Amino acid sequence: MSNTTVPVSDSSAEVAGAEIMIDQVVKRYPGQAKPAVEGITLQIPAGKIVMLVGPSGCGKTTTLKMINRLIEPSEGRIVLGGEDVTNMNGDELRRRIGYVIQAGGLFPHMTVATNIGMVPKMLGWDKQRIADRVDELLDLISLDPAVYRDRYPKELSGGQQQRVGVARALAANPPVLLMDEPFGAVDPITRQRLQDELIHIQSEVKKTIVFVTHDFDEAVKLGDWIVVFSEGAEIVQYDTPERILAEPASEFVESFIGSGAGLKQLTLARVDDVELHDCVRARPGDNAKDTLRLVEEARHEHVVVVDDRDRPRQWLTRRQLSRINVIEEHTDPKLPIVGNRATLNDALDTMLVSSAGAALVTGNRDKLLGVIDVETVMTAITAAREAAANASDEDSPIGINTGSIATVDEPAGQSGNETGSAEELR
Ligand SMILES: Nc1ncnc2c1ncn2[C@@H]1O[C@H](COP(=O)(O)OP(=O)(O)OP(=O)(O)O)[C@@H](O)[C@H]1O
Repeated sequence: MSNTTVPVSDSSAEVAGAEIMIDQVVKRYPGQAKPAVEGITLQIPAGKIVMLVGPSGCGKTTTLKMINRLIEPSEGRIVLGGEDVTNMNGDELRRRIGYVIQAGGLFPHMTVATNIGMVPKMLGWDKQRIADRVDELLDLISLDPAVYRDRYPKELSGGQQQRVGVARALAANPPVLLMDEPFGAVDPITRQRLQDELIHIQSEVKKTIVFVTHDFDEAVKLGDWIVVFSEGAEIVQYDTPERILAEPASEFVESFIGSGAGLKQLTLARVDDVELHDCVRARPGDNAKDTLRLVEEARHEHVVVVDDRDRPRQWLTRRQLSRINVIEEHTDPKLPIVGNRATLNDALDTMLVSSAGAALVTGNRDKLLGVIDVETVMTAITAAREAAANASDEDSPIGINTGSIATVDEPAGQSGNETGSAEELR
């Protein structure tokens, strides 16, 4: 089903994203010799995540903030879901566009519930509807409403504050979410978790998300599309992560990707995307010799010991099994486990640390799903690279530098920008 056909009924039915068109937009700051954004036409497809990356000062934040008019464009139009919002009242516009900044930007003197419910309150929702929406969103971001709704931001971890920031931006169900380096202030592990959660949330809400980051790996992991900017918001490449990695448009993009493009491919695929190996399972209390026979019959090397809720507890080799009579009740704290939503990169990390060359994969409620090994990961990279090379250009959104005087109809080359449209770059 296309994102634009999701029905809008009540607060719980998420509105799918709306297309954003940044149409021939220029930004000149007073007293600056050159425009910060020299002239850009950028189509952000509905329901997709578009990442803006580029060196410091290239105009990412300026471009982002012109969408919700926290910064007024000097020239050009912003069109949201087909509606020209360039001259609309800015406050009203911003109630239609969720905005997430570093550390969540929460109001410290307000509870989590009040923070999340702020825009709905401004929109005149009644108390019960706001309370229901707050709980629904806390559920969505995996924070127990009963525990967290009455807390103050200082009583939350950095990662939790950031998640509440996302919930607040989603509160009034806006079609568009703007995210300005939202995960810049948290440690790498929390960051990875927040990224995974955003992917999960987006799979449910399907908003149009524009996301500014310094981190190319983050762009590859989260983006449906990536815009690589150079100074003055010049679009150097606007393409899928797969294609940017497989075919960087210039040396500038290559330098931005950094080393290890092959490894970065691993952040594109998730454990969910590959076929897992089956495994032999046993329970504490099972006879070790019988279990060993099952392992041998299956021609496996290991057995996974699971608890009564199917959560992995031990991973025993044939040799370990042969030395015991009964499988004990014990949890190995060092089990290499990855969730099914983890990227292949995360899976590989787990395998390498464990030196097992494989990892156990768990799904909902930590239930064991199967085993992933290094070979599976390598096959997936090769397949991803081939798919990227063969991908069609048909659905590419528009991304050109229009210059301050050029029009959209003009070929990008005439605006003096040699690396204008996504089409031209291929
Ligand atoms: N309020 C302002 N007044 C004058 N110049 C500004 C203003 N805000 C930004 N600039 C300039 O505009 C250019 C683009 O800034 P912008 O913040 O959009 O870049 P950025 O790519 O988001 O940078 P960073 O990655 O460092 O956050 C920079 O040269 C910056 O110095």
